[in-house]
Amino acid sequence: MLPDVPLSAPASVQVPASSPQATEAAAPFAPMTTAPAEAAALAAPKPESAPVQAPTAPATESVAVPADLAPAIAEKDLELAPPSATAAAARVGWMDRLKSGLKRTGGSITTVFTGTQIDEALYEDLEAALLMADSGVAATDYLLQDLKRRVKETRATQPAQVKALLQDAIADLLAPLERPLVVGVYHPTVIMVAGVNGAGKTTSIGKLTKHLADAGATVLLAAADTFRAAAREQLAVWANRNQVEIISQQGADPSAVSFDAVAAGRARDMDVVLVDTAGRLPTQKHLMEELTKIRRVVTKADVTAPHEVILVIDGNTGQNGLAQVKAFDDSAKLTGLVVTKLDGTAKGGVLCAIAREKPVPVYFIGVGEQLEDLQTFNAREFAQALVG
Ligand SMILES: Nc1nc2c(ncn2[C@@H]2O[C@H](COP(=O)(O)OP(=O)(O)OP(=O)(O)O)[C@@H](O)[C@H]2O)c(=O)[nH]1
Repeated sequence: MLPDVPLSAPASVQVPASSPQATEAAAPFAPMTTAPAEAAALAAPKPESAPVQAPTAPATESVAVPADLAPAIAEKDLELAPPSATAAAARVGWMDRLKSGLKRTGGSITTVFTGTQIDEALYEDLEAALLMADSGVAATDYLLQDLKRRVKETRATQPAQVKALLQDAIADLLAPLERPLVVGVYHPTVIMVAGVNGAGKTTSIGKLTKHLADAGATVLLAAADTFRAAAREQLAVWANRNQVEIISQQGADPSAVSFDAVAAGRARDMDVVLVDTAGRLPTQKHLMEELTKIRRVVTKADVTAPHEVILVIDGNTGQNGLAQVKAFDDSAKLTGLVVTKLDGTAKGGVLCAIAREKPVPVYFIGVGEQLEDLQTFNAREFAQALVG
């Protein structure tokens, strides 16, 4: 089911995607870095077989650009919404949602610090709580050692102090994962999105498209899930809502659709091409090979692409999420993650496991189905929400 897109969210800045302002804002993108001769050779005309559906909905929708999200997706080239009191308030609201979302994870960790003594029992309880939160053995061991060192160094005497030190330790562990998704260095920036079935790929692409369009970027969507009609329809709805173009062709080879989309994106001077791939399990060898092929064929359409390969993982899958990161990285060389459904999960510790065992940047996290529920990842905020 598609989440509703709020049409009249409190706006610090409201930019209809099709407004002159939006067009101007997209203009200062950096030029493509491909060598001219190569670029000319690769600039394939739009193939007949790739129907590009023009947006049909009236261009009346406008949605607030969360100022805190915009910088992350458009670090230097897009016109950004200025930080405002509204944006700061929205961030506080988001923190509340993240905290309540991670309550089931943090609940057992918080109770570890309700006693009066710092002793071996406290560390044993903490070890159990971290493992229960799906932090995994390696990250749990690391955090316990790091915490003991911090306790010694600060001469902490109260469990409440240890709790604060644990937040510091987790924030430091997660800090390398905190990286923005940069759009605008390549033109178009080609972003492949992959994941297991139902992880939240299409929903996340829809939300991201909205934010990009509102920030002034021109976006072309590629429905590379060519077999499941519902997947294409869902993406088409997002394209319609966001007034962006989509390339979609039933039953076609997913690689061919992706190639067409990148070629069309170049020919039409788009800022971003977002490729939505079909859900697949790491155990489905032929589908994982298909992903490798999509990546390879995208490179044929633009030697510098794909610029981003993002894996969407469902936060509820815990340690299995780590296995997905490893498997998809083997097949498609990941550059970033979106971790969805952190609302109500007891397994939010998996980010610690990822940081320790397979550190891939987390561009966004999702704590719900609404547009504003996709937010940039902040290590300290996450650590605070996790520990409670
Ligand atoms: N609670 C919650 N639900 C979410 C979140 N993100 C996505 N969903 C829901 O998860 C369901 C699956 O999302 P999709 O975007 O269709 O997932 P997908 O990965 O594209 O699915 P396939 O195309 O089948 O592989 C939908 O009902 C979404 O609304 C989130 O952060 N929290």
